[in-house]
Amino acid sequence: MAADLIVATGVEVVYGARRGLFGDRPGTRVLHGVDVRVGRGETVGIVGESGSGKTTLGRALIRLVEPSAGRVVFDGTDVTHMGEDALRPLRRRMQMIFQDPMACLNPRHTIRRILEGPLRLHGLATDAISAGRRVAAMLDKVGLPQAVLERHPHELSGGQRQRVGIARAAVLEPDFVLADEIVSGLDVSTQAQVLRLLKDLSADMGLSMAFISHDLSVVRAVCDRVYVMRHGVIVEEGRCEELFAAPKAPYTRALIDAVPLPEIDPGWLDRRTDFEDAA
Ligand SMILES: Nc1ncnc2c1ncn2[C@@H]1O[C@H](COP(=O)(O)OP(=O)(O)OP(=O)(O)O)[C@@H](O)[C@H]1O
Repeated sequence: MAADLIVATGVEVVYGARRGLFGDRPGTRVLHGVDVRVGRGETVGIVGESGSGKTTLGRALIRLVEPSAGRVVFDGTDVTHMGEDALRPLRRRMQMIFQDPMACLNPRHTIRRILEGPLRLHGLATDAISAGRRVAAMLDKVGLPQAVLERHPHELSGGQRQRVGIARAAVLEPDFVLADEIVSGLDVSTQAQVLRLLKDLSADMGLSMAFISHDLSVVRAVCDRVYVMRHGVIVEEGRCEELFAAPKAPYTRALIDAVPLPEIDPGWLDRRTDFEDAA
């Protein structure tokens, strides 16, 4: 069994290219030959300024975007140009948590339907009783009371909604989760609680994750390894503690220097959650 769950090599993504009767439109290349790997059980961070291509890269890793060049291999299978039908059996195994849960949780559905629906769709539960049992266990894991099952997304707080987003991904028992700016809309203590939950859950389930964030303190708190992106290329890659202690690329140095030092200390998450527990 290969050590890495995802191996992406030389990935390029072009938006807006079109073949036309009167000539081809070349489109805009936003990733320029990117190499990324995600080990089993590993959490990698993807950081960089706005527009550097973080979301595009994350989406290419789970084939929501098709690369125009390069290769993406998921658990030994080349998925680079797979069609939707061929990808379907792999979809359950690659989940995504979004920045704004309100935008992806159907406002007309109860939390029960939001969580049980995908289980039935992917064949993990064949009847209401087994779906209900799995969902109830997952709610406990993400620290939500069973009473939220009958509520709608707008009746929950931002932190609770993000827990539902995490539960919806985790209940499918994926191998890989793409978390794209998932705490940027939350206040700092709720951020810490959600990150702590995600960290515990990924350790518990042996999840591999790619964690996209513009916030270095958040990345340092949850990631094993980091990729630093700029203008569609990786400018630096390294283990979290090494990269933050001794960045090699001037751009990484500038990113780190732009954040107040105490904020990027690795104990940030523990201090924040201790604070929350005491409150
Ligand atoms: N669907 C699309 N069609 C055309 N261009 C796009 C599309 N999605 C993103 N882009 C462009 O691709 C570039 C990279 O965008 P991307 O969202 O991947 O960057 P990012 O680092 O995640 O940015 P942010 O932190 O602001 O979300 C940007 O210039 C963006 O405008």
